Amino acid sequence: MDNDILKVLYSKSEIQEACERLGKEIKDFYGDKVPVVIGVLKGSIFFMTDVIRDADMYMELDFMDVSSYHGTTESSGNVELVTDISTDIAGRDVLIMEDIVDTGRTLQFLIDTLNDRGAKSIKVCTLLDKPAGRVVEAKSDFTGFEVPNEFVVGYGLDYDEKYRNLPYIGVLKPEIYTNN
Ligand SMILES: O=P(O)(O)OC[C@H]1O[C@H](OP(=O)(O)OP(=O)(O)O)[C@H](O)[C@@H]1O
Ligand code: HPA
Ligand SMILES: [Mg+2]
Repeated sequence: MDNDILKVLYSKSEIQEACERLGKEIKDFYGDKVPVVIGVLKGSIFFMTDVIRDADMYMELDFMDVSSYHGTTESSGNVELVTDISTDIAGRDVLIMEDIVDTGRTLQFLIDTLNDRGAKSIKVCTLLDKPAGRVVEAKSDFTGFEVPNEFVVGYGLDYDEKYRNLPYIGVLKPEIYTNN
């Protein structure tokens, strides 16, 4: 897999440092509250589990699988809800855990959906924020890194479902996706 990577943006240890910082920020923010932490599948799997282990506080966990890239490097523009959470979030503080905010469409869909269900508050924690990719307004409350406008993979992020298990985040060589 390493051969397919043009450059490494964030190493395993830089990511771990960011996760520790975010875990502490989240604990300081919520205090004695017990939020429902929602991991957005599949990209946020590693990030979510690493951050919450550094947040020494009570929380409940749930997962929502949404999808819009369908194996490509471009958003289809249509966010599909594949698997829903089972928690009733009416009146609850909700924390969304994302791997990346790019066009902002996924986040907009999630926030609209959770607001409609009566969440008391909704905050967002993302490992990566790509402001240059924005098509709709979206903002993160707890952010790991701001990334340049390139397609990145690793640590949960995929191209065509692969590279999620890379331990670092890198930019994929363009020939990998232009040849497909
Ligand atoms: O801001 P956006 O342009 O909406 O992009 C961000 C979303 O896109 C990716 O999900 P994807 O649809 O690829 O599903 P996956 O997490 O299963 O890879 C990523 O994991 C985010 O959830
Ligand atoms: O840069 C990206 N890489 C992988 N998945 C993504 N989903 C939105 N942007 C990206
Ligand atoms: Mg994806």
